[in-house]
Amino acid sequence: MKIIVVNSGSLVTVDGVRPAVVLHEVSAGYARELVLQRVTACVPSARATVVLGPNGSGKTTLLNVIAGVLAPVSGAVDRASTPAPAYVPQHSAVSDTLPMTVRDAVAMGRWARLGPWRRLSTQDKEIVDECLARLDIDGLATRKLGALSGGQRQRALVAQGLAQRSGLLLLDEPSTGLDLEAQRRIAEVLRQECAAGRTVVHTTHDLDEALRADHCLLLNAGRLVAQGAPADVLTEDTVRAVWHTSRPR
Ligand SMILES: Nc1ncnc2c1ncn2[C@@H]1O[C@H](COP(=O)(O)OP(=O)(O)OP(=O)(O)O)[C@@H](O)[C@H]1O
Repeated sequence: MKIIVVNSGSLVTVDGVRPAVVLHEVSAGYARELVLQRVTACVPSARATVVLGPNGSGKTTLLNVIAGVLAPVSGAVDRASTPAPAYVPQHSAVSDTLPMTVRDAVAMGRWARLGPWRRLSTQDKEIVDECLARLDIDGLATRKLGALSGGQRQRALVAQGLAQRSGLLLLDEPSTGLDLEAQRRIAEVLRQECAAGRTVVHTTHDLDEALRADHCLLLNAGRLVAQGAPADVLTEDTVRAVWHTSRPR
């Protein structure tokens, strides 16, 4: 996907895909560290965008900015008319001492619309059941979240994100640490979300996973190195320049 900048400074895609999110010259970080530096990028609507880069390059920080949980120091984020995003953090970012069951955790995804502690309608409960089944964790529904393995907990968090039915689904390394079947299932679920018209943005360290996305944002040391179709972005030369190693065959 090629990208052009129009006069107003906003971005549009030349193949006609409307952007769901546009970042314009965004700089952002934390108290002691400016991480993202003047990032201008576009997230196409109803497509899967992968955010890639070495450890510490700013992938989670970029997701935080897109999610609206971290305000830029400068620059602008345009989320168009996209409603509140669903944000699935890395499973290691969630306490394993939470006393709730897997079903409760997934049901919390419905609170984004209902407000916390509201009674779930029959339709809400059906959505929760459907999300448990899509991640193949219906058999774990009554287990405590804290008693799950890392991979099982990761699937519960993805199910919670799906339950929000947001038009913008953000996932931080959703496939890291998962077995092959769970990785395949999550990839399929993300494809289904895009087919249903939802925009997906996820981070990864896996080049093969990145190559299956529709659009790629490549970060290095807080700067956007390249964006576009993954096969165009992740060339042998770019991989060597960013990771100082050759692309796996
Ligand atoms: N809450 C925080 N407070 C202060 N600094 C932070 C915080 N979160 C991240 N950082 C710093 O910001 C930089 C970028 O971190 P970030 O988590 O965005 O990178 P990443 O590309 O997602 O890394 P990884 O691949 O290791 O998950 C790092 O130097 C990190 O130490």
